[in-house]
Amino acid sequence: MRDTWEIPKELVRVQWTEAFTTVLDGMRAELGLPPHCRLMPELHSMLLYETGQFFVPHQDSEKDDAMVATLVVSLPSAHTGGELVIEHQGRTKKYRGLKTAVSLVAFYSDCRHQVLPVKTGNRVTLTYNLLLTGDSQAAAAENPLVSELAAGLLTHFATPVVLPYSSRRGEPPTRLAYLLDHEYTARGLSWSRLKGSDTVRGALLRAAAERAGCEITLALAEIQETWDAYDPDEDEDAWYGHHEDEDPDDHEGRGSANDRQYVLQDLIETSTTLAHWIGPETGRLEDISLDLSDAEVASTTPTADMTPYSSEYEGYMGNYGNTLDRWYRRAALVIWPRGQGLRRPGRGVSRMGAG
Ligand SMILES: O=C(O)CCC(=O)C(=O)O
Ligand SMILES: [Fe+2]
Repeated sequence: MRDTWEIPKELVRVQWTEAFTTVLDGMRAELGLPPHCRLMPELHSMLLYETGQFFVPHQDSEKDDAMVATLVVSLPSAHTGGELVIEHQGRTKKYRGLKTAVSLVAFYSDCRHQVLPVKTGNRVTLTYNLLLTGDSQAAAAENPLVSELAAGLLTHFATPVVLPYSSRRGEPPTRLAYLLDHEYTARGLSWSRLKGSDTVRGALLRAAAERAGCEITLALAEIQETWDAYDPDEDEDAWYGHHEDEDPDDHEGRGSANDRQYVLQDLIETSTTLAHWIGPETGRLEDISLDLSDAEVASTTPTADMTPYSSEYEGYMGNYGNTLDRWYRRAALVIWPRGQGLRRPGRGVSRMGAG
């Protein structure tokens, strides 16, 4: 997992100047959090990396309900290597500490990050949990976008669904799940803890749902995408099933696809199931199992641009072509007309889990 020395925080005294408040407010703005919120730093640990030491890729768990981000403060120390590498939505960025000055890096806790092995010298960091305080809903209500969004919701719930391979029109959708961009744990799911761009979008849609006479809640969705795909490293013959012994870990042309780059062609199928939500009646986290149709799902960032938590490639099996299955978990805002209930019998598929 990691190879570092940790100095227990009880033994660490840190005295910041006034400038730290300004820096934190700048970080709040750059992380896309609204102006009337504040980031509160809470010292987590002091780490010393000697030559050769490192921290493998991981996400920081949200130990505190209000924790949204992590702050890494690198103390001045001559060293090479030991870069802090942070991933977000498929992009990575490297940060290097400085020899004679303090440097600060803040990132959302759901971003995977690692520290590469220190090549020479020592690297010393202080890590902080950044807790979010304040309310972001108040400002949204006055935004002119709210009436536009409310009109969009009314149109959505009044427009019959176009059925595939049929000239018949279906009934209008009874719900809308808008997928968010950041990762949330079931525990971290709360209006006051939406992150970055999700904060503003959540606040606007919440105000719009209210205006359109709709209910809205937060949920976690399981998404499976099946792609028509091929492996560019496999030669033509292998596509026809003659590759059994090429890769001992990959017996039947099937296996975890996490580390490999396949070429995606067409999206064959998507299935979206809500697995957890904040119960509209109880206000508490509940397990559910509610399948959504494509017409009931919307997002700004396509799911294919996110990082799947699992994937599996199935090579050519004789009957059908090569497919790549990818599984994702995304948070969603779920909206439905008030009084209509989300699980009316005969409308879409619905199965209740516990609760
Ligand atoms: O030392 C660093 O830069 C990062 C440490 C870290 O990721 C952690 O403590 O979770
Ligand atoms: Fe970390």
